[in-house]
Amino acid sequence: MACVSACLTSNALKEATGLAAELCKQFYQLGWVSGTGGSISLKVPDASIPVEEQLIVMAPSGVQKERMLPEDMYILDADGNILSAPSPKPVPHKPPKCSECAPLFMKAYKMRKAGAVIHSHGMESCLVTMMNPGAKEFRITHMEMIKGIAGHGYHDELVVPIIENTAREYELTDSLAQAISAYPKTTAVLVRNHGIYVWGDSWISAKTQAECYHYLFEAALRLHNLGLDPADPKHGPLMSWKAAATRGLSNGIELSNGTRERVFDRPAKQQHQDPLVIVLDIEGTTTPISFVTEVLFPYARDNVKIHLESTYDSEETQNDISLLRKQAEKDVNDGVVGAQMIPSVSAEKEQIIAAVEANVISMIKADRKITALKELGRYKENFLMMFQRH
Ligand SMILES: CSCCC(=O)C(=O)COP(=O)(O)O
Ligand SMILES: [Zn+2]
Repeated sequence: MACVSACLTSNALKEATGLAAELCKQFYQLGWVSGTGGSISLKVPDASIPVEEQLIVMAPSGVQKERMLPEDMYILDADGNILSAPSPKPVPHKPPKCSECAPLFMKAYKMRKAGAVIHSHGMESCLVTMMNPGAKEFRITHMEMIKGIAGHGYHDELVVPIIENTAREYELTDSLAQAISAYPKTTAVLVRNHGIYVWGDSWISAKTQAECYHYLFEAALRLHNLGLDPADPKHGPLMSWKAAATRGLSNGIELSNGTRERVFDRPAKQQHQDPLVIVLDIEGTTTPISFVTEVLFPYARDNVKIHLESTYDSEETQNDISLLRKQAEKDVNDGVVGAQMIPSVSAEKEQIIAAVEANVISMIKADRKITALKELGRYKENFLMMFQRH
């Protein structure tokens, strides 16, 4: 580190401290560092030094980040030792202290050769970790902004690990390091009920990726509110936990003894203690009478196929198909218009689904109140209440 004293007075360092202060202001406007939360750190770019050896600029702790000036920044060597601290300010300011995020920033620098790291408290990065309190990952796919995340294309699934929050920021260091090791492709780690750490090989890359992550989290929250699945390439209806588990997509809940449990693994009695679905009497109460025919029935018609395809192998759907098969046979014999035989279980899946779909559509059209149709809609979030017209 022969260059340290020269580097501490270099133009590059002045520019880097000025940039850190400017970015703090911008991030405050975005809601990423309000209430003194969140932070930023960046390397002092120097083409003659490998990134692992470059000096580090870091924001101070517990301060109004939007009011930072270049001289308020800490300067650290490449190993995280403080080389220069800001001067104390008069009361009511507290004595200066380096960001509590320092050990976490150092993990991104050391493990990923990052050029900059951003810690955001942006609301969307916090809320997205609450959508499923047991999830260890955030997932989204088929969104243009995924292309803004290093190493990802539009069709890729973006997976961001989620670590659990701790009382103090620095206590997150080990779990952040574990997540970085376990997810070699990731450029971010979410902290539950807290925010996100994002890094890039330069401050530009860290900033643009942080913008894309926040956009994608906002999109996921909105999709979720619409009952749509951000991790489904078609962004179709959210599956029930049971269906997700059947397809191996649910991470389940981590228990205090370290094992994992999925809702459908629990004894039937216990499953019923945890409400997965709340069924409302909607017709003429929470919605106009026409809601069923104008909204629910068209939705059911459009989604019956995707529901059958995604849950086809489950016992529940096989039972539903079996009931509908018997009903269809009776209807054909009775000469019901639109009824058609559903091939036996040994037939091709596609043929069976096509016949079930055709029968369901004609049953909905005729507004038939039959058990087989109600069973298909009962207790399924995908199909919630669609056929429950009494
Ligand atoms: C209300 S902020 C709580 C502490 C925190 O999460 C944080 O990110 C602040 O970090 P700092 O750089 O100010 O130590
Ligand atoms: Zn924080």
